[in-house]
Amino acid sequence: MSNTAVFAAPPRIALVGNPNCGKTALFNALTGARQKVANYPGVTVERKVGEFLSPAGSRVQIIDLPGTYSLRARSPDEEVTRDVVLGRFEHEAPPDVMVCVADATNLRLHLRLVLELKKLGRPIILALNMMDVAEARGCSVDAAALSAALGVPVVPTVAIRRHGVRGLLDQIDRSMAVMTGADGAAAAPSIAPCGWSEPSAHELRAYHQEVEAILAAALRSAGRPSLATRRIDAALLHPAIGLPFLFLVLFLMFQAVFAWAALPMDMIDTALGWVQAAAGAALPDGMLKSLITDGIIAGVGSVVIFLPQILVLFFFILILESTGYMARAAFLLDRLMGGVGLHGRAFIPLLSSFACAVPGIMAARTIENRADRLATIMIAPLMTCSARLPVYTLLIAAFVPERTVAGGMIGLQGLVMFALYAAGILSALAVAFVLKRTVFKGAREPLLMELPSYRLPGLRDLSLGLLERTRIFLARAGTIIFAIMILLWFLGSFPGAPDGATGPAIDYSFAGMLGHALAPLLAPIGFTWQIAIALVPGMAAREVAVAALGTVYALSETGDALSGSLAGVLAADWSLPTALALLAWFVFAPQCVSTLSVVKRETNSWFWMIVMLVYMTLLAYGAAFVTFQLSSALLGG
Ligand SMILES: Nc1nc2c(ncn2[C@@H]2O[C@H](COP(=O)(O)OP(=O)(O)OP(=O)(O)O)[C@@H](O)[C@H]2O)c(=O)[nH]1
Ligand SMILES: [Mg+2]
Repeated sequence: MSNTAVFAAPPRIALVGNPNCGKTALFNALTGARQKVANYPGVTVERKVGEFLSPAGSRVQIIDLPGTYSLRARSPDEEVTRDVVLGRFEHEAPPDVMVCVADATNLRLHLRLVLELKKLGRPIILALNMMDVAEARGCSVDAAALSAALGVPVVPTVAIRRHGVRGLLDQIDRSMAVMTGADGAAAAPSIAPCGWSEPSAHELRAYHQEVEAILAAALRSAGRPSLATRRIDAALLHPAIGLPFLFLVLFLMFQAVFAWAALPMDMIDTALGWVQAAAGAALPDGMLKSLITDGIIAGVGSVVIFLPQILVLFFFILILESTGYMARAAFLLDRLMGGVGLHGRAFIPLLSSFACAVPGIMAARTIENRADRLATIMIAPLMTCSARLPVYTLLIAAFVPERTVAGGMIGLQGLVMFALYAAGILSALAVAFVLKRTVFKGAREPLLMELPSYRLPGLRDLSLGLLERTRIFLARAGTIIFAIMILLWFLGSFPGAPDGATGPAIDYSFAGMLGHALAPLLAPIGFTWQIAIALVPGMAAREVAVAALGTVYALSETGDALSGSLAGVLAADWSLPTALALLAWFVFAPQCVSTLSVVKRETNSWFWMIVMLVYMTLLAYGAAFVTFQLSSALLGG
């Protein structure tokens, strides 16, 4: 027995600490993972597990957790931390060692949680993080004195530069050696859930006094708060400047999505055209040629071309997140959001939903009140996610002339894009207004959120973040979209046209039959049968609709309908009211399986998922109907 593994499973370490103190940065430094790190409280909302090999050669499991101020968990993300720490999480034993992470520049606040955790009586190591910032601000902590006063080992770290990581690893090894004893016999801590009770007012006062005593012993000099942060905030949170500046930033973001991405998109377009021509020339006429050029290149290519726009969008979001402006934006918009009954904290989930509703909906975990959280989840998909960009861009490129307005200052196409985003935001606010006055009634709670110090975005993090998005986007194009396009090509090519047929083969195919069958339902909103075909595979994800249009039109045309000219084909084939109706449809349509399934998971109910599906579909149909009928009447079309 003595030389079997000391722990049946690898020992488990949890990273615990206040929000935004660098837990995830430390997790990434220890495991080489690339979990999301950003400069606002509430980035991590679920438990993430990683592994590393300690210097002593043991395999260690490490758990990154959402930040919390106390084990008194008030919101679902904090409940995850409480449950993991106390050993209540899905029948998991409590972690063997807790690495408490504390921001060295804000010890008074962060030590309270350390004391609360220490009281659980389990092994603790304190990682004193952000030592670089502390130094720069003249804040000096005596780690040895802190360790003596606290009675736990203390390791200074700079997580983003991996400083102190080796020291932390050695300390982890030492703590595990203490637990297992010299002969290797498992003296591992009990696996029973920890007892914990909410601290009384008396205990809270005692914690406070203890923190003061520890600081008196260990804090050599308190340092000064960030002067830069104070100066920047004096401007950016100014009542008269704050909101206009925020709107300017968002407006520039949408203009840039168009302006900056144009050149790389042209380049991808040219390259795709070249590949398609080369494939067309190299392959003999027949099924294989059609599959490769019309099915795969036209379909997948029509989505891949949007990569530059998605990257520009993410570039802006990453900058907002890493500088610390995101939390300010939440404050600036708190009053506006309150006007429709939304909680100020809803801002971050909603802004994240511009990238994708899935992380946006998960970020709603930081909202304490269930009614507020549900309201936020229900409207998150109305924020224009990046998968809608391809649809919007394609239709705008086809139907909105490329010229500038306002004396050459503003691109018209960017302006229309901005209007579509605005339509999503305004309707989200309207839906929230209705929800908060009907199903989700309740008093509005004030926004309490720590404002982090401003930080310059790290070039490395920024490029890694963009690379990650590229990988995800191309992986989707290469897997799900690729597979759906092959299926669609098959459905669009078989059975072949009968002898003597006049139209293109797709008219007579399975897909054509389906499109024609759906056409009557979609006629009142102006959709053609080709759109009907594209909407069906588009149920999987919105950008698939664009790929599907690429394939459907490539199969419909007699000549070459290259991905790049899809916009041209649409401009010739559709009326303006049809295009406008399709845009209106996409502002609302709940066409995303992942979003619906994350709603099911986060609300833990089928009911809310179905409510979302139904209300968004009705809104989409209604909006497309009104748009089509009105614009047809106005344009005489
Ligand atoms: N200068 C400096 N910045 C750091 C350090 N550690 C983390 N950061 C930055 O601090 C911010 C927060 O880091 P995260 O790792 O996301 O913090 P977290 O504790 O996981 O936050 P939550 O998940 O919201 O609880 C990010 O902007 C990091 O780049 C450090 O040691 N020095
Ligand atoms: Mg985190």
